[in-house]
Amino acid sequence: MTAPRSDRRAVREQMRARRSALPAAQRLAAADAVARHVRSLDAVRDARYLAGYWATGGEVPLHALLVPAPGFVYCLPCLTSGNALLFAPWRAGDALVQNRYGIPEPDLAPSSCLPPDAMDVVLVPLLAFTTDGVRLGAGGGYYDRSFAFLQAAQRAAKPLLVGVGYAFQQHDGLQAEPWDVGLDYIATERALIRCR
Ligand SMILES: Nc1nc2c(c(=O)[nH]1)N(C=O)[C@@H](CNc1ccc(C(=O)N[C@@H](CCC(=O)O)C(=O)O)cc1)CN2
Ligand SMILES: Nc1ncnc2c1ncn2[C@@H]1O[C@H](COP(=O)(O)OP(=O)(O)OP(=O)(O)O)[C@@H](O)[C@H]1O
Repeated sequence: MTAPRSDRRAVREQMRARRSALPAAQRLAAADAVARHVRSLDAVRDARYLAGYWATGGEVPLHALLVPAPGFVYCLPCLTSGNALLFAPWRAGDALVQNRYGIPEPDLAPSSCLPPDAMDVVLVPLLAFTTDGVRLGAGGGYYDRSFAFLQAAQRAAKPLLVGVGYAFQQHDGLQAEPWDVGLDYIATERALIRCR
């Protein structure tokens, strides 16, 4: 069964509401489990640059990945004028500014940020997913635009895209749009799912 396109909006709203309503204890437990799953990936053990996100609106927090100090450079997404993403190295205590959605991002000039293809692993926030790697995001198309180069016939060797969310965000009816960039893995509090 496939959901019509108009359902994307309804699914976003429903998932947003459900995620915001989660008790803090459940979010923190999910954060620990997700960190364990993410750390178990060889690509994460070998990563030099790993992109996360600043969790908002009930997203799975990623702080547990930073303690103890990881072997990779942790980066956060920054919106560009072209509606794509650059990635800025960030450590606890570094300055942040709010982007147009009120999400904190590092206070760095674009010239100090790294392009998407410099990342080895990207932890991708999502609102809904299918186990074969279709992702419904916040609706701006930022991740799809930034990682469109992975759509080429011969998929680039990196970065590895790992969607992060709660198990309840699985929505099997989700239909891939032509521009959707597929996820390699999905980490939830319950499982590490290999998508392909
Ligand atoms: N923590 C976090 N950081 C992130 C993302 C994310 O999903 N989570 N992004 C992932 O791309 C990018 C920001 N993209 C965003 C895109 C849209 C909206 C948003 O709230 N849009 C509309 C509602 C859209 C709709 O429902 O149709 C709004 O302004 O209300 C927020 C962030 C980069 N940083
Ligand atoms: N590679 C691309 N080039 C140009 N426009 C794109 C590209 N990818 C996506 N878009 C545009 O972005 C819009 C939003 O796409 P979509 O609904 O899939 O966002 P999303 O993946 O949920 O959002 P986000 O990545 O911000 O979380 C679409 O209308 C689409 O036209």
